[in-house]
Amino acid sequence: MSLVVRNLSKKYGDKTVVDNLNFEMARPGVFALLGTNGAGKTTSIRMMLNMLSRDSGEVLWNGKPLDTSVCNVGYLAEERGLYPKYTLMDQLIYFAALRGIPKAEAKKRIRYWAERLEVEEYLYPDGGASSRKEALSGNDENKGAADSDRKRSAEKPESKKRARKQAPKKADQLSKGNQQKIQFMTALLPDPDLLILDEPLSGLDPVNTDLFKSIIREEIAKGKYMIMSSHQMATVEEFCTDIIILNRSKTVLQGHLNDIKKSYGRINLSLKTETDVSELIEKAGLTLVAQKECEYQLRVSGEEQANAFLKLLIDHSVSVITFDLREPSLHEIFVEKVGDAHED
Ligand SMILES: Nc1ncnc2c1ncn2[C@@H]1O[C@H](COP(=O)(O)OP(=O)(O)OP(=O)(O)O)[C@@H](O)[C@H]1O
Repeated sequence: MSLVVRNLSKKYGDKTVVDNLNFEMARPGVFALLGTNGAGKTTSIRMMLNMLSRDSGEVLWNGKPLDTSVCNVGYLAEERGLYPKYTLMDQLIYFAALRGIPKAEAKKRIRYWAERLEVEEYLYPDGGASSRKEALSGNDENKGAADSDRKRSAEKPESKKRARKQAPKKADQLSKGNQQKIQFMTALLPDPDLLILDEPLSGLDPVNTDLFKSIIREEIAKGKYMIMSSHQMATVEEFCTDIIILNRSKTVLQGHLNDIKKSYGRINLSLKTETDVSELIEKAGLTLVAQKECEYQLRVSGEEQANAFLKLLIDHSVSVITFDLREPSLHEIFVEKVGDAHED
């Protein structure tokens, strides 16, 4: 499988909001679509999915124009897209039907993802007894699952059982984070080959962030193609292999993240010492980026300068606790590339 995005452009009036976007995914993994606020990420994604008209360009999935009614694509939009007044279960079944998933199969998948995303209490206010009966009735294999479900339910503390009975069932009764989970479910339900995640972790608490990350890791392990747009550089760095950075509609950096990092070299030095070494840092001509007591973040020109500095520290009998030389982080690369540009 492969994804090709070629010459994608969009204008609103006189303003170009996406200027000739080009990238390719020739193998599974995570491609990061990054950029400043208003750079054109969401517009690009929506054009790729034909949710928005293009002024020019094409998007090919396996050599053919990407058609979401034929290709198996999952999309987690940045904005909330649930209908506030309908029950969550009805919406999930509806979204699944739009992707051609029959109701019985949809119910099984919903049950799986509800447990995985820990939102059962919102989808099964009665504890899920009726739905489980429907989804698991019939064969012996499922009887085992039903038995273990019953056992799990019996093991749940009373407080949790009570909470389930009072739980809301419509989107507008859910917190933002839980709505995000339901929307993630709609993206995952079709078991997509291509998964597009626009700010997947925004608004999630640390526990749910880890939950989402573990699911993203599982989807990567299954060999999915994934496009992730996010402002959380550390998270992107955990998952992505290739990146593109947009600024004011234009591509300012593109390539394999490891190659990009290598091209910068190991220029960041984290140093922790027992005593103040400010004078030695000055003597060695290093750039002090930040300091907290005897912990220093330094910028060096390369390994040669770092080694000379280490020798200087040793010659002055400085007790070194940490001396860590590394390539710049994605965050630093991003900031360097786009500076402090802001949306017009
Ligand atoms: N319907 C519209 N009419 C006019 N301009 C629009 C419209 N939709 C988006 N824009 C403009 O297009 C530009 C790109 O918006 P887009 O939402 O794609 O940015 P983004 O990179 O996703 O930003 P963010 O990181 O803040 O979500 C912005 O300047 C925005 O104001």
